[in-house]
Amino acid sequence: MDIVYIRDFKIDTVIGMFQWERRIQQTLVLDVEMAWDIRPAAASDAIDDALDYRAVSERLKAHVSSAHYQLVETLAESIWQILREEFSVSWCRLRVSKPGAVRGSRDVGVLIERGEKPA
Ligand SMILES: Nc1nc2c(c(=O)[nH]1)N=C([C@H](O)[C@@H](O)CO)CN2
Repeated sequence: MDIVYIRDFKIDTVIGMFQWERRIQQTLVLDVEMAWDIRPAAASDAIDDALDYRAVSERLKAHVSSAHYQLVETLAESIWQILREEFSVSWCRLRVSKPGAVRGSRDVGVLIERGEKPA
C-alpha cells in the first residue's frame, strides 16, 4: 500500500469545550496519511493521476479554519468525511494534535484510522 501524506500541518481555529476557548483561536496540528496507489501517477507523470496533496491541504485548511467544534473527535471525523467523499480516499490515518492543551504535555489529541486498508 502506498501513502500520500501531509505532516505537521498547523491550522488556527476555534476548538474546545470551555467558554474561554470559544473566544480565541488555537493552533491544531494535523498529520494525515492517505492510502493511494502512486503507480499510475509515476507512470504518467500527470497530477490528474495523483492524490494532489496541495489540493487536499487547501481544502482541509478551509474546513478546519472555519470550523467551531468543541471536540477534536468531531473535527477528526469531519476530516475523514471530506477525504472519503471529495478525494475518494479509501483509508486514512489521521492525528489531530492540540499543543499546550494539557500542562506538562507537548500535545494531546486523537489518532484515528478509517476505511479499508488496500493490500
Ligand atoms: N477526548 C477529548 N478530551 C478533551 C477535549 C477533546 O476535544 N477531546 N477537549 C478538552 C478541552 O477543550 C481542552 O483541550 C482544553 O484544555 C478537554 N478534554
